[in-house]
Amino acid sequence: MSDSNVKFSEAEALHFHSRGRPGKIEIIASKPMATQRDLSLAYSPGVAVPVRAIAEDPATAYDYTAKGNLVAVISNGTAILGLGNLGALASKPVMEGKAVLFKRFADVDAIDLELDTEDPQKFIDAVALMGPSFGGINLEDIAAPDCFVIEQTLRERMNIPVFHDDQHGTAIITAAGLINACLLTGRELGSVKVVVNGAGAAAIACTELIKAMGVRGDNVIMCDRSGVIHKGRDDLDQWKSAHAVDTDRRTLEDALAGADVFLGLSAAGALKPEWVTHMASKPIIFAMANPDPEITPPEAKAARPDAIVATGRSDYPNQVNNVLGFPFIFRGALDVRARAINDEMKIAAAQALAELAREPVPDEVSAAYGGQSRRFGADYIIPAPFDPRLLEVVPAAVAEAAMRSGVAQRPIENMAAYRQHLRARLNPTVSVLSLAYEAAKANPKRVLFAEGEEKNVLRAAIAFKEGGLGTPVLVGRDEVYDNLKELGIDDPSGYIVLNSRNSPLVGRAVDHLYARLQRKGYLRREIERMVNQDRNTFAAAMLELGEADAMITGTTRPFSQSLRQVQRVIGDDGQAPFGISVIVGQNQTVLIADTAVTERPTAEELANIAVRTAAFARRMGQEPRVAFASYTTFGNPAGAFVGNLREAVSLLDARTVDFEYEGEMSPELALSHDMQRRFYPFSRLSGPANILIMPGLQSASLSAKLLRALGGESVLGPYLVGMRLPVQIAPMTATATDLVTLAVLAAGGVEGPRRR
Ligand SMILES: NC(=O)C1=CN([C@@H]2O[C@H](COP(=O)(O)OP(=O)(O)OC[C@H]3O[C@@H](n4cnc5c(N)ncnc54)[C@H](OP(=O)(O)O)[C@@H]3O)[C@@H](O)[C@H]2O)C=CC1
Ligand SMILES: CC(=O)C(=O)O
Ligand SMILES: [Mg+2]
Repeated sequence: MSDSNVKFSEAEALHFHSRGRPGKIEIIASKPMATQRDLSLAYSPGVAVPVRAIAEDPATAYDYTAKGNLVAVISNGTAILGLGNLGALASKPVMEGKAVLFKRFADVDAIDLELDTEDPQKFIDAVALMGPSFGGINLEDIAAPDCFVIEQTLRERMNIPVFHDDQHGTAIITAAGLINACLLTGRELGSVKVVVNGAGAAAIACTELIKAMGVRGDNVIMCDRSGVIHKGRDDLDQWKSAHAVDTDRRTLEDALAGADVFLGLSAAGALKPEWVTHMASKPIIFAMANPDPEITPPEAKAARPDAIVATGRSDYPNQVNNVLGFPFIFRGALDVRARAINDEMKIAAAQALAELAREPVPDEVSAAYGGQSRRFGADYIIPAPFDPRLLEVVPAAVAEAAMRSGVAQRPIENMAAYRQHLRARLNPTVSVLSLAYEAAKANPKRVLFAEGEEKNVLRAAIAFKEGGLGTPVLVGRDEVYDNLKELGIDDPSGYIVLNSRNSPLVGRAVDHLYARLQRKGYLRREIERMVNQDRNTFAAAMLELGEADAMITGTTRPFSQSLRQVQRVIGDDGQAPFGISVIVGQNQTVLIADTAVTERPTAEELANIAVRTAAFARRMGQEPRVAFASYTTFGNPAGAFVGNLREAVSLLDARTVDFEYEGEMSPELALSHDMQRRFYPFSRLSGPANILIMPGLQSASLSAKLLRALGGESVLGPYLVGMRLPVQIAPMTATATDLVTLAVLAAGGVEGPRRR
């Protein structure tokens, strides 16, 4: 699909959007809806009470409804990315995408609305009438010049923030990038010569913001499809003519001679490499058209190795894209109930972003994005969207600016507490998983997919390879190639396939395994048969022989069978292996163990599982709080069979470990710190437990499987801990996405993601 470092086929992009529930968003209830009483409260008659309260005092809508955290992403599809006017319906994938980015990066609930009109007045009326529903309006992909009229009128008519993302979001990020690129090349904003290509929503707003920040008007040449916008043109509307200059240059090529900066907000391929050669030394080239930039970074660098190059895409260095802005800007604006997003807030956001890029990058982000290049410099002028610090830094700067400039209706009294609240807002597990993916890309490994013929496994292997996460090594017969073709891979020879029928490695595998098992009751011919016929044995032997760095299996046979087969070849790390399931909730993550291996663990085993699960939690960015879970709580009801759990707690007492643990207790108590304080003030947990050590495999596995069946992909794992080499055994129900995650985690180390 592109020449960048992230490749995918069109079929994969369609499959991504169509699989499971079509599209990218769903709505979930934030209150229980289980009983008659819940219904009475949520709907008639209970709902009448907040209705009356809001009618009396409209401000209480923020207390009794979702308004305060709800943003509408609204488009008419007249300028979808750089693809042009493709209509309202076609813009829906982008708008859904923006909605999920709001949620993912800043926990803002967002809903997409596509309005089927090119009449600005109808658009304005429709949006204005929807004001009561939302805490803010994010306008998106509406072409100039209508977008200017639409936004301006709506800002005047509505009492909530109205923000045209393509204008101001883009301008904020561009300004941040430009500040830093100038700093790196020793330029002053007051003297840089800028060429802006494009004269639409994004280009006009970027130009206005950089002029407001000190770039001189006569140093900016703007171009549209007809070339340079100069004072002699008579085809200009009021927005373009505001930026017309007195010049005899007529084409983009002329305009670029001697220019310091190129800002591209136009269309794919609009900048020819040969024109870049005439720019000033160390030119700054922001080619921001999406999805394909005006010039690709390799082309720009080939023409000008001294250039600082940025694009709107996530798969090249320096992503100058409004995704760095809108989620965090709205977060700050909503949190102070700002009436508007004004210039002070925009400039504060730009400066916060620019400053953040100049700060040392935390180790885990740096490692995840490939180490050294994540230091302020030509390939890192702007933070990356997955940087977890953005959610603290940008909303705080925006909220403070809103308060300073008098638009905050609910000022924040304790800024330190607000920052803390922002830090906790995103589930750290989700960030760590994202970081684990980035770490895999930075240090790609070879991962054996033992069940190479399976379509699901192949989908995962394709995504793993094409996503730049590593090299899949597929174990299977020749039909693997046919299946790859069926899944849209035109040239399957790019995939490594190991077939135990004809692989030259079989002999070494047999020798190795025979040496290991000959005194454990195995004859050589049995070993030969196992290596030839059992994919797990063959794959594990390949892992053992160093043909790959990690291995994934599990989708074609029960977990215990796969485990036995793999364990026979590679063995454990000296302690009993066990499984951890990760339950990823909206605001918390809970680990459950042992969900995979030991049916009736002894007290000693339970204590060891607790210690190793706590270490795993730390790697996922969680400070461990372990509860030994039971249907009894601190001996009540008496006489129940909970001896092992209680003894495990005593064993940990004797070992002086460095994490909190308590038990035995029921799961609802373990997960509620309030209940712990109220009923069991002696409990040693300082918050809700995030690790539940279950009394046995039955309860552990049942809980995880039940949650998975009810909650879908929000249950990850079980991750296998304690094998001597990195092997992960997926549940038979694993989706391709689950398998990719397991492969990423297996490649990251035996026990999952490491925070470096
Ligand atoms: N990286 C980012 O964060 C963002 C990037 N963008 C990108 O910016 C571009 C414009 O978006 P937007 O402003 O919303 O759209 P608009 O439709 O409002 O504006 C498009 C502008 O691009 C101009 N243009 C198109 N093709 C060329 C060309 N070959 N040479 C010169 N100018 C050209 C048009 O010229 P004319 O006026 O003559 O028709 C018009 O002025 C898109 O590619 C979009 O993806 C937008 C927002 C954010
Ligand atoms: C990123 C974006 O909003 C655009 O390209 O339109
Ligand atoms: Mg856009």
